[in-house]
Parts: sequence; structure tokens; C-alpha cells
Amino acid sequence: MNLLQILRTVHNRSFSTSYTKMVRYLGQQEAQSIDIELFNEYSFSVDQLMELAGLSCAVAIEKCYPQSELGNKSVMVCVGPGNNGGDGLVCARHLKLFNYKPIVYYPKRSERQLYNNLTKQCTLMNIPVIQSLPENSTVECEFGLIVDALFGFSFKPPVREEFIPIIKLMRETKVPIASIDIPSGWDVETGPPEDGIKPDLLISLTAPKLCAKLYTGKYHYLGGRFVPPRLEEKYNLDLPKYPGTECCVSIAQKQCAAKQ
Ligand SMILES: NC(=O)C1=CN([C@@H]2O[C@H](COP(=O)(O)OP(=O)(O)OC[C@H]3O[C@@H](n4cnc5c(N)ncnc54)[C@H](O)[C@@H]3O)[C@@H](O)[C@H]2O)[C@H](O)CC1
Ligand SMILES: [K+]
Repeated sequence: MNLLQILRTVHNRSFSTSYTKMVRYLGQQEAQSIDIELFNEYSFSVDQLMELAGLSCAVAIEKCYPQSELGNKSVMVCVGPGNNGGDGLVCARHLKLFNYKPIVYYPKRSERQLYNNLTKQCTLMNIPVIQSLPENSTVECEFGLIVDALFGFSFKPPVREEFIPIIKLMRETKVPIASIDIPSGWDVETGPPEDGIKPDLLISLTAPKLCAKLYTGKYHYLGGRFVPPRLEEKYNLDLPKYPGTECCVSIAQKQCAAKQ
């Protein structure tokens, strides 16, 4: 760890001490129920929440891996077939606006209009969208960060055949990984398989899921600042106070304990 990273870690810790309460961890069913309630009862559209979720991920990434530290290196955003992948496409677009050089790896494209729109927006912003997986050595040379937006809270293990190569690459690479909501391949409740990926940054959305208890990476952020207070109360989420107008907040592992 260099001096800058140490200072950032200390800053993140003290920041979270002043701003977090005891966040509650969600099971898979509960995370899905909250999601459904946001859409059905509160009439949010998926685009609205995805935009806020993806933006908060890009902001958390900027706090932990400032563009200036990546130099000329690109960011590989790995996009999966569901809404976690959608968060990744939004995140890639915001990273580009923050002057990063994102490249989207999107092996299994969805035909839904929302995803076509998000992909088109990336393409029109000169973000390359590729379907074949680069070699491990290319990834090591050209990328300073991998954003893992493959699977979120609807994932059911084991990883299907077509995604095994990208999971293997993420497991073997030395490039740091920022996982959106769930480290891909991990069980949403019981956590990593024996050979699971080890992200350095986890950005939990809405509230951390049970698997985050077994997360030991450097940075843990909460994003997706869109939960109406009445919904927060109903599910006893005890969310940390987001500072000022921030769209994400650092949460320390030990402070996410207890209460379920
Ligand atoms: N309320 C919120 O917090 C919001 C969170 N968002 C993000 O949405 C995901 C959850 O999205 P969902 O579409 O329900 O599912 P996933 O993206 O997790 O994945 C579904 C996708 O994956 C395929 N799949 C499932 N299991 C496997 C497997 N073993 N192998 C291969 N593929 C698998 C499945 O077939 C689907 O195609 C949440 O985590 C957040 O990131 C929203 O953006 C906003 C609201
Ligand atoms: K993920």
C-alpha cells in the first residue's frame, strides 16, 4: 500500500465512523421484495433507479480509484444479462464523463429496449462495446480496474458455462475489481464459493446483502440513494446518513454487523 492508499483508507474509515449506523443485511428474497415494492408501490421506473445506482457506482469508483491514478489505463466494465448489467452500462457512461477510459465487455446482450438504449448511449459516447473476452495478459497491460456488473441479487449459483471464462479471468487477474451490489459468482446469502472472486471495492445498492458479511476487500460503499423513508422504516434498514448531497457513503465492515 502506498501513502496515498493508506491516507484514503484512513479517510474512508473515519468518514464512515461519523456517518454510519448499524446497517442491516438483506437476504435474497427481501432484496427482491424491496425492489418490487419500489416499482409497484412507489411507481419508480427501472431506468430511474438504474441511473441513480449506476451513477453512485461511478462516484464510489472515483473516490477509491481516481482517474489520475489509473494514468493511461482503461477500465473494463463487465456487463451481465440482467439489471446488474444495466447498472454497469450506466456506470460506464458516467465513468466516461468523469474522464476515465471505459470499455464494455458485454458477452450476452439483452434484446430489451432499455438495454439497447443504454448500449447505444455508450457507443455514441465512443465507449467500445466488445463481445469477446480479451486475453488475461492484455487485461493486465491495458486495464487499471475491472468493474464487475455481471450478476446481482437475482443470481443463483453455480455460474452457467458461458460466464465461466470471465469469472476465471477475474479470479486470476491482479487488476483490482470493483463489484456492483454482489461479487459475481457469490451466493447472495452464503457468500463466496471456494474459488470465488475477491473484489477490492464492493458497492452495495439500497442495503448490503448477507454475502457482504464475508467481504474482506479494501473498500465497501453503499449507493443507490433512492429509498423513500417510509420504505426504509418498513424494512428496518437503518441506512447510514449519506453526507450532504453525496450519492454514496463508505461503510465499514464492523459497522454492518449484528441486526438482521
Ligand atoms: N432496488 C435496487 O437495489 C435496485 C438494484 N438494481 C440492480 O439490479 C440487480 C438485480 O437485477 P436482476 O435483473 O433482478 O438480476 P441480476 O442482474 O442479478 O441477474 C439476472 C440475470 O442473471 C442470470 N443468471 C442468474 N443466475 C445465473 C447463473 N448461475 N449463471 C449465469 N447467469 C445467471 C439470469 O438469467 C438473468 O439474466 C441488483 O443487484 C442491482 O445491481 C437496479 O438497477 C435498480 C434497483
Ligand atoms: K456484480
